[in-house]
Amino acid sequence: MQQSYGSIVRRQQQLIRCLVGDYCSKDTLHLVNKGIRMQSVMGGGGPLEVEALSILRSISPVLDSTKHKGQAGKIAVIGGCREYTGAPYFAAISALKIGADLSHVFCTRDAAPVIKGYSPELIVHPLLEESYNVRDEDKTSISKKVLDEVDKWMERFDCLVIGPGLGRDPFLLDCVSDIMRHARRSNVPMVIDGDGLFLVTNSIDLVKGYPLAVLTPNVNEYKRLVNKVLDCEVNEQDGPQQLLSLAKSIGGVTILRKGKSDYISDGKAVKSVSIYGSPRRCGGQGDILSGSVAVFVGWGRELVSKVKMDENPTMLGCIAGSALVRKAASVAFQDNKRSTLTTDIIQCLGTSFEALCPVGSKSHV
Ligand SMILES: NC(=O)C1=CN([C@@H]2O[C@H](COP(=O)(O)OP(=O)(O)OC[C@H]3O[C@@H](n4cnc5c(N)ncnc54)[C@H](O)[C@@H]3O)[C@@H](O)[C@H]2O)[C@@H](O)CC1
Ligand SMILES: Nc1ncnc2c1ncn2[C@@H]1O[C@H](COP(=O)(O)OP(=O)(O)OP(=O)(O)O)[C@@H](O)[C@H]1O
Ligand SMILES: [Mg+2]
Repeated sequence: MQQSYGSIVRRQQQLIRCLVGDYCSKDTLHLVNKGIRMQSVMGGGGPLEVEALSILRSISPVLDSTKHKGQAGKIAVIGGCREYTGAPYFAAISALKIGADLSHVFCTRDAAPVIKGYSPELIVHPLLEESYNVRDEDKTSISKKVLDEVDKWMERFDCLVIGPGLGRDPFLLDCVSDIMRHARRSNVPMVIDGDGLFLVTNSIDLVKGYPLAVLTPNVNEYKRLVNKVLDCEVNEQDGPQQLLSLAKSIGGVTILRKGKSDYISDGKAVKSVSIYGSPRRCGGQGDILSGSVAVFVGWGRELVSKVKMDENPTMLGCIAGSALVRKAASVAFQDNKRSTLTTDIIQCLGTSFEALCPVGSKSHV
C-alpha cells in the first residue's frame, strides 16, 4: 500500500496518544486489576474506557488514487444455511459498507441463491453441505472438496468471519473446523460469532493459543463460554476481571463481550467502549459488528506491521468496530425509533464513519 511517510507517522502518533498509559504489560497488570475493580463499581465509561474514536481514525486507511482493488481489504464470511440467510448477508455487506473492497460468503448450496438475491455486490460460494443433503458414504469426499475449494482462496483473505447463520449441523461444523485449522496454519485472522461460537465453545482447541482469533459473544454465548472454559457462572460484580481470565485461559485470544458497554480483552488488558448505541435489540446487529471487526482487524494488522508498533491489532480492530457499530445504531435509532431494523443500521454505517473519520480530514490528504 502506498502511503506517505507523513501520514503513517501521523497515524502512529495518534495511536500512541490513545494507547500510552492505557495498554498494559505483565508488569503493570496489578494496576489494571485495580482499574478493573473500580470499573465494576462505576459501570460503563469508567477507567477502562478507551479512546475508541482516535483508534478508529488511526487505523482507517487513507483513500487515494494510487490504490488498487483489494488493498482496502478482502474478507470472507463462512455462514448461511437453510434456516439463516440474513446473518451472513448482514456481516458481508457491512464489511463492504465500511470500506473493504471484496466480500465473499461461503454458505450451503440452498442458502446461496437467496444471499445472491439480496445483493449483487457479494461473491457467494454455494459450497457447504448439511447432513440432510449428504449420504454417509459421500461425507469424506464432500468434506475434502469443501476444504480444497476454500483453500484456493484462503491466503487472499485478510480476515474470515466464522459463524453468522452457520447453523449447528454436525457434518457442516466438522467441515468448518477443518477450514479453521487451515486458516490458522495460514495465519489468517478469524472473527468467531454466532454458531461459530457454539462450535468453538465445544472445541476450544480450534482457537486456543491463536492470537489472531477474535470471539464476539452476546450474552448467551458469553455465558456458555464462561461455563465451559472457567467452569463457573458469569460474575457481574467483577466482570472485566473475569473476561481477562477467560481470554487468558483460551491462550490470549481476543474476546469482545457485547452488551450495554462492550468489553474487550486479549488476556493482557481490558478495555471498554460505551459510546451510546441504540435501545433497540433487533436481531442482526451482532452480525454487522462481526463483519466490521473483520475489516478493522485487517487494517489494524497492516498498520501495526508497517509502523512496527507493539500493539495488538485484534484489540484495535475490536475497539474500532465496536465504536462504529454503536455510533451507526444510535444514528439509525434517531431516525427510526421503535421501527429501527438491522438494515437501517447498515444504511447508517457510511454516514457514521464519515462523521467520525471524514475522508477529507487531515490524515486523509
Ligand atoms: N436474520 C438472520 O438470519 C439472523 C440470524 N442469526 C443467527 O442465528 C443463530 C443463532 O444466534 P442467536 O443469537 O439467536 O443465538 P443465541 O444462542 O444467543 O440464542 C438462541 C435463542 O435461544 C435462547 N437461548 C440460548 N441459550 C440460552 C441460554 N443459555 N439462556 C437463555 N436463553 C438462551 C436465546 O434467548 C435465543 O432466543 C446464529 O447463527 C446467528 O448468526 C442472528 O444473527 C440474528 C439474525
Ligand atoms: N444493552 C445494550 N445497549 C447498547 N448497545 C448494546 C446493548 N447490547 C448490545 N449492544 C450492541 O449491539 C450490538 C449487537 O450486540 P448483541 O448482543 O445484540 O449481539 P447478538 O445477540 O450477537 O446479535 P445478532 O442478533 O446479530 O446475533 C453490539 O454492537 C453491541 O455493542
Ligand atoms: Mg449473534
